[in-house]
Amino acid sequence: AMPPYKDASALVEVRVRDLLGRMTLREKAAQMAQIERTVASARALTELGAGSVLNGGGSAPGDRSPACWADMVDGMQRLALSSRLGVPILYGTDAVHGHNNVFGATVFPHNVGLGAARDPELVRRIGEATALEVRATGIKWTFAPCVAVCRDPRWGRCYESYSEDPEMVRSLATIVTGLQGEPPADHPHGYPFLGSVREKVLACAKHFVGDGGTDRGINEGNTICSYDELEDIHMAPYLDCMAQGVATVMASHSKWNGERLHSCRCLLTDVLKGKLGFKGFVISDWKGIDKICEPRAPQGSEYRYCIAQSVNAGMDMIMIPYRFEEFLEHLVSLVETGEIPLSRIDDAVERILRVKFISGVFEHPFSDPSLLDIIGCKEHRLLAREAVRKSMVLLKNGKNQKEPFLPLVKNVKRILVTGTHADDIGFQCGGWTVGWNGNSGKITPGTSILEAIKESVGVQTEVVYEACATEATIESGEFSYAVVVVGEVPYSETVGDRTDLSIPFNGSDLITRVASTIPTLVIVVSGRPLDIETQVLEKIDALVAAWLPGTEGMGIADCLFGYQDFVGKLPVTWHRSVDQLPINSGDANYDPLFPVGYGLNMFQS
Ligand SMILES: OC[C@@H]1[C@@H](O)[C@H](O)[C@@H](O)c2nc(-c3ccccc3)cn21
Repeated sequence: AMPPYKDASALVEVRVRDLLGRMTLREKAAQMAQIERTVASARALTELGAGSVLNGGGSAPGDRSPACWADMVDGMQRLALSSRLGVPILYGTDAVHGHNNVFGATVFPHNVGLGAARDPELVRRIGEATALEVRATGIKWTFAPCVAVCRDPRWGRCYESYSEDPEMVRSLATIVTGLQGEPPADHPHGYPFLGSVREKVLACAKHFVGDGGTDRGINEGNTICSYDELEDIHMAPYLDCMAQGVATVMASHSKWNGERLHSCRCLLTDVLKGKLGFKGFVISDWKGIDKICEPRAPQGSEYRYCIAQSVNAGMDMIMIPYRFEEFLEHLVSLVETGEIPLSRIDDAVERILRVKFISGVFEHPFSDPSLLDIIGCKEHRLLAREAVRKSMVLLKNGKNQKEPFLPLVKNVKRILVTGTHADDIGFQCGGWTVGWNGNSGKITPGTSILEAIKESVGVQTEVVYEACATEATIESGEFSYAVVVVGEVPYSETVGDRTDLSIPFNGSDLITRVASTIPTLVIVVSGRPLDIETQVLEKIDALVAAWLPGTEGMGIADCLFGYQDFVGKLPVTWHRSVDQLPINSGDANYDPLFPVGYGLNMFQS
């Protein structure tokens, strides 16, 4: 007869119990390992039975095409299914603003822009679309949403946070329902959920906990605050994710009052699993356990100690990602010596198997080719365009109260478009797009801001474009107005940590040169507020924060030319000067350039 764990009609907990009972210690330990795709060999997947595979930031198969991804994942799955007990892998990827690693996928605005849009239903729909594009490549798990509450824009991951306001972040946790599906009303709190196997993916709330609150915004730094502040500001969104049945949680590289989250039993076990009742599994971040021995010993040394500390603290799966066999030997040995109780291993593997069974991966281990052309489809691009439009924040509209500058007049004779970010898809997508840190140029199909402007103005209008307008051009006259598009180059994580938030490439100089002669709209393409000097702000006629809009640049033109009004409001404080940082709504003497919640519509100025 069929063993219960292979019986799709059996209760999940029965299948978990049955399979766990059949596994050797080594097989259990292997399920707790997540390895990188480049080391996912037959030995790792079939002989040793690693539980999970991921692709790191920019790691991708072949030409990054959807079919290439699906073939890769299916190939790994076949290897896993040939293992002794035939336990399929869970493949995970960072689809954090669409299926951003895949060439041709729809790239949605990064989270800070969605925080500006403040539309929970829109974010749920984005989750739905993202889930479909991820499933089309045979992948069933995304390391999203990042529910960080970014309290300091110097942090390189500010753009991955919806807002500095925990209530705003909580309201946008609806993406979990979009990604995983809506759990039934009687769904047990904290228990992982997945709706349709065909169209939904497992989500991962990250990075638990306090990743956005580190001192001076230093990535992987130290969050210094009371337990109550940690709970009220940084932990609150996890309750909303769990109420929606989030299947996994990723631990943060950061520390709380000096204690590393990756080895913090109090927060990972007593709080998350105990007090909050989380029943899915906790995964480490990339080489997250390798840092546990720091600063006493160099990262990556004392691996046995690192494994013992993290697993005993409550880590269920380790994103190793390359030292799999070493990890396996140490973990098995640690249990044999009693340094890690077998009950801890059984708890971890039980959680992992529970998520695998509810994900349907036992019944549907392979990709679904019929979904392939949903990647980058028109409907998803229209959804992304709506999200771009709603994320635009109008910060200045006209030099005096009576004459709004926007909407831009379409049928004018001649306009100037200039700036480093006017015609660069890579720049407008930001980090975590095709490459880990993102790139510049035509990295994937999309519409740049310049292309969107050209498509929106009248046929008679001459659009003059120069990445950096020369004096000759500026003085050549007859421009009805200029659009200057400046901002940040793409970055992710520590690469994006800044103490200087001035506009790169001498953006302020370009703005001043153009605005001294021509009526000027400035668009800032950035993952966070940048310094706008008072004299620059006074010189320009209008200012729009576009954040990191992704591939659908038409959404920006929709607002500029008045097809749709501006609805975006600042999700983060726009500081006057970096000397004020951190500055958050609710602070005493809160005196920003623009406060959280600020945003004009076209009829205001
Ligand atoms: O991609 C997997 C995870 C992702 O989910 C986390 O949010 C993020 O902290 C992260 N950094 C790296 C990573 C960092 C440096 C080099 C290589 C990889 C990998 N990852």
